[in-house]
Amino acid sequence: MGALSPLDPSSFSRPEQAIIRHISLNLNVDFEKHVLHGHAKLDVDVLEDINSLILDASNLKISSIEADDGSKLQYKLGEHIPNMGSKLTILLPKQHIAGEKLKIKITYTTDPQASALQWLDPEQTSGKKHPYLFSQCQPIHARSILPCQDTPAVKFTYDAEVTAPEEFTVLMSALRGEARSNRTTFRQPMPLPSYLVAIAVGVLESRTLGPRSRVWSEKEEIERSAWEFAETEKYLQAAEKLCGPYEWSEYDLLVLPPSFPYGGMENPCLTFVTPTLLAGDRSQADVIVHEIMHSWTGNLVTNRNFEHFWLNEGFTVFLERKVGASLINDSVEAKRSRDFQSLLGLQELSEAVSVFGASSPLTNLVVDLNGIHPDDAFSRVPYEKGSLFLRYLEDQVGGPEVFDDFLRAYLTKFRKKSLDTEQFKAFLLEYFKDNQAIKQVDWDSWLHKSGMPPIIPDYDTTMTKAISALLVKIDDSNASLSYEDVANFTPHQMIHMLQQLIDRPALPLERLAALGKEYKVNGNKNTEILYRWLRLCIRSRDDTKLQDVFHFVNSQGRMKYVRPVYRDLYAWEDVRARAIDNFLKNEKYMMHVSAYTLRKDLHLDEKTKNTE
Ligand SMILES: CC/C=C\C/C=C\C[C@@H](O)/C=C/C=C/C=C\[C@@H](O)CCCC(=O)O
Ligand SMILES: [Zn+2]
Repeated sequence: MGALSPLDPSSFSRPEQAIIRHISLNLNVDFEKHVLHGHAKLDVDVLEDINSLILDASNLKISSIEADDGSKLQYKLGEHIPNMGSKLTILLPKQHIAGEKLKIKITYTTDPQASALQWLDPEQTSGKKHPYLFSQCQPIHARSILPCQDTPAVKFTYDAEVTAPEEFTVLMSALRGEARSNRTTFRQPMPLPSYLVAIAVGVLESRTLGPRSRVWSEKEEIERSAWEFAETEKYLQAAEKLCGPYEWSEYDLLVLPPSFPYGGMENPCLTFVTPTLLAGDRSQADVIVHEIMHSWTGNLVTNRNFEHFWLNEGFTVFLERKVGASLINDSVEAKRSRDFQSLLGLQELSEAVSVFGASSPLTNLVVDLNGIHPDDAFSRVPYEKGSLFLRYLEDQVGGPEVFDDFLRAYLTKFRKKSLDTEQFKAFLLEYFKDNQAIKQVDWDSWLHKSGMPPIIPDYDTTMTKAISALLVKIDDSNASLSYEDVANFTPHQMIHMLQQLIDRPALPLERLAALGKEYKVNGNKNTEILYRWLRLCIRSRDDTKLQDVFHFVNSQGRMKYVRPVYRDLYAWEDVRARAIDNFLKNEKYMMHVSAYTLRKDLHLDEKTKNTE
């Protein structure tokens, strides 16, 4: 398949030879053909003497490649490796030496099946009248919408000019310039990795949330969205208090149609979120805080490749919980709440480890992605094991008073850069060189051993005590359940309780029905609660709830919910065939990454396609 980058097992490009510094995009959005068509002009710094420039591309139809003077350049597009794309080698007419600058213009069209793009028919939108387009480039799908060095080791600035039919709004992960008739311009003056290039095109409305924020959505969701995310500026200010100034100027939110596969995606200047966050109680604000924290960890300081994904996600979860706690005035309550969220995370980590198996190398903090697509390695492990490791380090060196300063020093040192775990370790050891406790850290176990972390912090369990007591009551078949039992629970305590039940032996059907009714979880509007309730129903083999289960997986595409539900259905032999059938019928409405991962969860191969 041609040599891969020595810096990144998921890229063909060779940024150590020549590196992209800026990209100018000029694209037309064609809703008829489901393609983007136009050109990308690349500004490249030559770092070593080269005769060719190697890029990543996936199913791009290239019509021409030109040098700065307009002369045509020869190129070779390697064979298409499924899920990896092709190596694009641009042959330079003469040798270019280190220090030179190159300008290259590539004219191309994307494939209608581009893995980064989802083209929605009007019926898949809330308004039902207009089509919609959105992208998801993380981890390595940017190559399906632009030829680039598709590795987070490379950061570039970009500008764009996008044309789309007149009634549509075009948004990108950048500062929006003028929008005149059918043409919108953008500029992103901060360097970012390719996986943070993003585009969305739909008939949208917006509401102001704060001095630097707006929320965008279709008109059907706009009022609910404006209410749900009204506290965005408060979160931004709390984040800045911990991490320093927000450097991306604007922080907007875009509420996508239900098929968006993630809770949120930290596209700079414009976080993409799932509409499942619209719980009507602001209880999923932690997702917004999480995405805001990526403005520092992930977007400003970036993992060098996805083997070090924990540097993005572990740090972000760690900061999310610190900032979440800082929003609580009472310091004792704040600590309790932070530890409670961490305990919830520990449950999720434990489930992720058991899905892969405790000896799976994919449960290591640092993974080996040679021959493995990052989408196949994705789980809660880098999020929760990573955050837990940082919490352990924080406790070890003397607590937040000491560690918060380290965090700011780390963000300053690696600002606008990409790094790997060894660089993080070296920086931390140098920073704490006079701190004896740091010498006790068993780096090898934390970073390179599989399974649960070697040490679990001594979390405050005050907020879980009531839950543990309630679980004893639920187990006692003589005790009757009533809403009083949970009336004082926060949504997160409810979630924690349901998650504990998922991890225990299935409830008898009668007990399950009483719990669903009395605790008002059956049909709950909060998807975090509903998701766990439906899993409990599957665990108890309650076939009267199957219609609700299928409705849930068909009405939204957040993989955090859909994948475990399908895995549970697969494990229920009597409904396995029905689950597969339901998936095949709905696959065409899913984004590439959802269909790709669900096929694996359901043990389907490419041949099993619904041809209806
Ligand atoms: C060790 C893992 C190695 C590689 C994984 C790298 C990328 C994984 C890829 O599948 C992309 C992930 C994108 C995630 C975007 C947002 C998430 O943080 C959302 C979390 C889940 C949710 O809340 O719905
Ligand atoms: Zn994240």
